Amino acid sequence: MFKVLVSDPISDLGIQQLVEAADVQVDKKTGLSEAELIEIIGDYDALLVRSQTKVTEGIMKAGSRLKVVGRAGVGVDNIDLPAATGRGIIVINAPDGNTITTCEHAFAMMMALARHIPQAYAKTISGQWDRKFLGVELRNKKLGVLGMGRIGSEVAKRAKAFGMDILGYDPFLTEERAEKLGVKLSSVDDIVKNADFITVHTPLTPETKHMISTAQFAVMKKGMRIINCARGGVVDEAALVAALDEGIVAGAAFDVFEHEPPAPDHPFLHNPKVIVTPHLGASTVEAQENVAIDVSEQVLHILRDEPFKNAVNMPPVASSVMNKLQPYFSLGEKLGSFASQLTAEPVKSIVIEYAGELSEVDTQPLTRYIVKGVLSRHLGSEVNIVNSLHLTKIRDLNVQVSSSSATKGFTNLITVTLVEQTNAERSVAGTLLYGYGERIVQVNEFPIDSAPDNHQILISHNDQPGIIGNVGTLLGRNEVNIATMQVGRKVVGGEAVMLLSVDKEVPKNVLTELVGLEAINSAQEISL
Ligand SMILES: NC(=O)C1=CN([C@@H]2O[C@H](COP(=O)(O)OP(=O)(O)OC[C@H]3O[C@@H](n4cnc5c(N)ncnc54)[C@H](O)[C@@H]3O)[C@@H](O)[C@H]2O)C=CC1
Ligand SMILES: O=C(O)C(=O)COP(=O)(O)O
Repeated sequence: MFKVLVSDPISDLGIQQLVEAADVQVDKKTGLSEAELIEIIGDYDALLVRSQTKVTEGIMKAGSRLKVVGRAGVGVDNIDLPAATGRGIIVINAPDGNTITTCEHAFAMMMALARHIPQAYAKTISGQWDRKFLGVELRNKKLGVLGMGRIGSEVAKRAKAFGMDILGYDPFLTEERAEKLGVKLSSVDDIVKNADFITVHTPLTPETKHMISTAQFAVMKKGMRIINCARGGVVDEAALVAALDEGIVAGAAFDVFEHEPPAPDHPFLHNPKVIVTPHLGASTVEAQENVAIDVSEQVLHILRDEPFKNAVNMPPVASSVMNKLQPYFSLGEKLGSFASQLTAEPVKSIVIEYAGELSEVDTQPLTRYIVKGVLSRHLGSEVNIVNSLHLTKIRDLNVQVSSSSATKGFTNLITVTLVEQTNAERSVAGTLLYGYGERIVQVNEFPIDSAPDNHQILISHNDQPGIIGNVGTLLGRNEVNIATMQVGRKVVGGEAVMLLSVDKEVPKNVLTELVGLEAINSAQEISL
């Protein structure tokens, strides 16, 4: 039974599929402190959060069973991603479900700002009939959009309908896309100097932190207005307060704060030119259902070891690529594991060669499985496909990948070579044969044809008569039943290998006895 902890308020309807899954138990415990979470997280396989729960390294360290942290929303700045990656915990988000809702909130904030709606409302309900609130039209105003991703693009579309001129900046905004959206591709500098309204829609990163600060306010149009429904800190709060005081900024609308919730004496809360909401950008019935459904679906896939999407700490893979690669994942991991059992020496490089049809796709996800196979022998369950490449980096283990369309006689071929410190190489190659499944076709460059199996014996011997009989007799005497036996050699009478599949684990003394036989150089168990 998988246990899922929901630690923030997440739509009940959205998580219904998790609650109804026969193999899942869902516990809802919101408002817990970090210490309280640390105390209980060890029982859970998955943690579902929004933005309140800060998923710290301490929580992940205590989450010994934790496989996935699911963020029912976009921003993952409340989750320690490097810590998650290091521990092999998959972090997923729900990037699409709240786009429109947040865009609409930003637009509502812009309109409320233009027409002083919150201030006018407060006065009216306090009994004052104050008609001095003088607003501005949006029509013909310049709107600067910083961050033209999902939300920023939707804001731009709506602003067009209001007759605004839109200036957009995003490092990934091309001239072509800008034109399609009816946006003038601009620099941050252009936007800062010319916009009547600026709205920010970037994540908070070291680069975007305080991207609007004193220097930017200094050159802004007097009377401009600014909206932040993205992340607290993209706009420098202290610099904004100064710009409001100096009359540069006529009004600001903020849904997010550098520290949430803001302290009661936060200057925004006492400035009549600032309107605020408590991080409500994504808070609609529709968005909350969407993001919870998305994240629940992916969490279920991850718990059940099925393919999943929206991992934040792994590069995205197109589903067309995933469909092609998936059949190879198990073979790849077994080849990695096989290769690691071929050496007892420290390894400095893992060299992976993809040949044939595999050269046509981005094989990075498959590489993660192969590397997981190599590392698992020494690192055990600590390694998975999220952290396998990361673990090679912190160990200075070099991973070299190459692809070639040359088929080498197979439709597809994966060769994994481990280079030892001494430059000696150990290699294994495998293929996926349509109709026959996974095959090991080469061991240390000796041709062979064997299905990877849980209990195998690899024997290195001299190619001479009687060896197969002697091995069979010895194993039979020790009640080790042989399922399959394959022999490979490069030249007649030279060095050769034998790969046997047997029905049970081979006792150590049997391996020792095998090496005692004439012309046998080594014998080892390979367990996949
Ligand atoms: N207030 C709320 O409740 C919500 C806030 N958000 C926040 O809104 C922001 C945007 O969300 P989405 O549009 O879904 O994300 P997105 O990933 O689709 O778009 C973000 C865009 O920012 C751009 N960007 C990154 N660095 C930049 C820079 N230095 N200058 C200009 N652009 C830069 C990226 O290239 C990307 O296109 C995120 O911070 C997200 O966490 C999202 C949903 C709800
Ligand atoms: O999705 C996002 O990035 C948000 O900021 C929404 O946050 P929330 O889920 O409402 O706490």
